[in-house]
Amino acid sequence: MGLADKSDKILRYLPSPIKQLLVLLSIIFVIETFLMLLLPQFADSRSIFTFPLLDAFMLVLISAPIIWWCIVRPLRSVAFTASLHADLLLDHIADGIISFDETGCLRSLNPAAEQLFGYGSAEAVGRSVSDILSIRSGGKAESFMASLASCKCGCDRITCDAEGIRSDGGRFPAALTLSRLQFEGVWNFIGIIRDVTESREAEERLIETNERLTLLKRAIESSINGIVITDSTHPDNPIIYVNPAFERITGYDAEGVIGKNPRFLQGADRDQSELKKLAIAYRAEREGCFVLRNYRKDGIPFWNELSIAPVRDRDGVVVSYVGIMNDITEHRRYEEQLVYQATHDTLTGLPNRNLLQDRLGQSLALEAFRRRNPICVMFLDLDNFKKVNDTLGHTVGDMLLKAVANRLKNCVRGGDTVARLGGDEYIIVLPNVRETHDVVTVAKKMINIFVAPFLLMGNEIYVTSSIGIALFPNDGDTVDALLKNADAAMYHAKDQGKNNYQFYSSEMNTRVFERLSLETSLHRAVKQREFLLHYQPRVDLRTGRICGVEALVRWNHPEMGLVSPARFIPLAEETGLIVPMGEWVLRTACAQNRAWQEAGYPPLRMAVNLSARQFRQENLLEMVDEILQETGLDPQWLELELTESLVMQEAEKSAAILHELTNRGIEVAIDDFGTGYSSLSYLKRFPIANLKIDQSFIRDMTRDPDDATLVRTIITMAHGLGMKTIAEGVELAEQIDFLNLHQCEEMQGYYFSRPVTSEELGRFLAEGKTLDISLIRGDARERIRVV
Ligand SMILES: Nc1nc2c(ncn2[C@@H]2O[C@H](COP(=O)(O)O[C@H]3[C@@H](O)[C@H](n4cnc5c(=O)[nH]c(N)nc54)O[C@@H]3COP(=O)(O)O)[C@@H](O)[C@H]2O)c(=O)[nH]1
Repeated sequence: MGLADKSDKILRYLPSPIKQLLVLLSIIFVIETFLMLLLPQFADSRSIFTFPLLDAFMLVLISAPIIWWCIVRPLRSVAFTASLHADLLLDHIADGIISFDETGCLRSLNPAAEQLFGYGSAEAVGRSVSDILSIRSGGKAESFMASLASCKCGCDRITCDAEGIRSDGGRFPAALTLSRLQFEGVWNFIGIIRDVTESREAEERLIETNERLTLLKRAIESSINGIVITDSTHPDNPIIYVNPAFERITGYDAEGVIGKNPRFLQGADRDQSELKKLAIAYRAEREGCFVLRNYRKDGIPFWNELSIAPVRDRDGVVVSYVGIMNDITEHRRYEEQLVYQATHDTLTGLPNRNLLQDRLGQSLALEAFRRRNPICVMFLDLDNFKKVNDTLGHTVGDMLLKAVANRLKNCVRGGDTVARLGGDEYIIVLPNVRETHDVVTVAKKMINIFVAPFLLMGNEIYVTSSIGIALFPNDGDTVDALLKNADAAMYHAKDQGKNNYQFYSSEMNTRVFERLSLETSLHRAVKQREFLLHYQPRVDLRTGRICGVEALVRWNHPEMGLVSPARFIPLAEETGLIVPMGEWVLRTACAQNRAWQEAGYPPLRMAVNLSARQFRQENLLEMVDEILQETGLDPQWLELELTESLVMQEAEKSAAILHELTNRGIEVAIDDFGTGYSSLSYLKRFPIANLKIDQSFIRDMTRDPDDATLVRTIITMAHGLGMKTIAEGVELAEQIDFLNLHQCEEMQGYYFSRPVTSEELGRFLAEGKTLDISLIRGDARERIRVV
């Protein structure tokens, strides 16, 4: 390295005022030396400077303070002031400023840069600029020095995204402006760094907000709810936005509705209570939800569940309203349907028990407690409806119930209620009754609507009804009490022979109570086997000999004594107790028959009644088989009696069961023939051995030509179908004559014997008790001819 180079290097590191002074003094020294060497030649005199170099040096030394004071200092002061300003600028500038050389070695940092990077100047100077900055290009960090290289070969200033690295390792986004300048032959760089964390965040927030807005817009546009926004700063609150769902729900295009007040959706239908509520909420600048009747563009009404919410500006002033619409027409329809179904009988469309209780409760509250007006509750039950159902099937049964409902509706007034409780039970509520006489008029009308037959599916059906009447306040002051007492009165009407009406009286409840206690006792009776069997002989009219017996159950009640089956069989049937009871009857009857046979009496056929529930029980055949096996009775000595209504119901199924029974050798008889509904075509197909002619025809056949014709016809028809006939309830000799004349095969009745105990019947058999037919034939035949 040469001397020049060395001094150049030294100079480079000297402070600039000293550098300036030294440069100045060097110039003066050179000029003085030169003048001292030239001066003697011009003045032609010996130079007073014997040692020009030393003198020059001395002069420089002497003049140095003067030069310092007079030239450098003022100059320096000017430079200092400029530098001070520059320093102040650097110190107070908010952006960080750094300088570094081309090797990337940091030379200086202003206070803002110190703060940004967390380094003091002393700490940072000498470090590599890469320690505090990295340049980002295309979102990726790049080597700082590589970027610098591109800056060096490119323009003098570049601006780029950078990442600041703090002394604690934390990083921050920065905007970097790099300027290069050559200083004393060396490239130097000045970097201005701005922490853009906040602006970057704001930018991100803005992006996010925009994205969110786009999302919200998309959500609003794809919402299935109609959305409508109005401008409430405008006096008429016009629509400023509607979404596509609004267009779909209302049928109006957005362009057509913008600028209009949403009230056009109401059409002329302005008298809605919810609209008033909406207006109140709007005036009070409150949120609210309302269900409005609105109209589509095509005029079709729809239920609009509208929620409105005011939107306020920063000052709290309502500037718009957002309305969210939901077309709940379907929902409402479904709801109404549900309510209808919960309050109406599906078959007849009449109010059901729920609605009846509600209406009656309201009538009691309004009419009765306010004005003490009487209220009439009628309990109407069809007589023998079960027979229609059993014989003609449920379809006809249902049609009958509907037809009855229509006739009942037609004979009451607007404010009255006709309800169906279920089955064949109807309730009629007359809330405005002035006199009992009015009730009688209505009750008679109700009875009379059954006079004309019901024509259903080609059938002419005659039914009657029994009506029980309870009046508020005398017969009860609650819904339950009135219904209960009307029910009791209806049972009384049934007891009175049906097809009539009865007013409630307190004794009726005693009967209802009796029925309830009978039911309780019956449960006990089944458990404790309080039953016994009586047997009524059946006589062969051709021989007069006992050819069979009918087992008839009796209830030996501990307090009431023998209870008639007519009282408890229907109850047992209703409660299902008939099943265990019937099984006991069958087992006991078969065992008894077998016992008589074993006792050596001539074999008899044992007839046992089967009720509907027993006949329909799943395991009927298994039960019969088991009993026959258990008792050892040959099936040919068992006859099962079924009513015609019972077998006609579900005829195909009945036929299958009947065939199963007859295949086993068991005989089947139709009991009470003539009282139910029989289809002759079925009768022909059923394997029926015997027809038991109902005692009501037998009773009057010798007096009433119609009954006589009927009995004759039944016998002829039965014979035509290959069946035998058995006359029930024969009490008179003339009846036997008639039966004999028409070749009825068997008779059963008090004329020969009442139902008797097993012991007594055993005695009959032992004695060989017979009907003396020879005695009654002659004269009676003549009398019968008259009939
Ligand atoms: N499912 C079952 N039903 C049964 C059973 N035992 C009886 N019953 C049914 O109860 C009804 C009433 O029976 P009951 O009071 O025993 O009456 C029977 C006879 O006593 C009566 N009868 C017989 N002869 C005469 C007569 O000359 N006059 C007259 N007034 N009554 C008479 O008739 C009844 C027999 O009827 P039926 O069975 O139709 O032949 C009755 O419906 C019984 O069927 C049982 O165990 N299970």
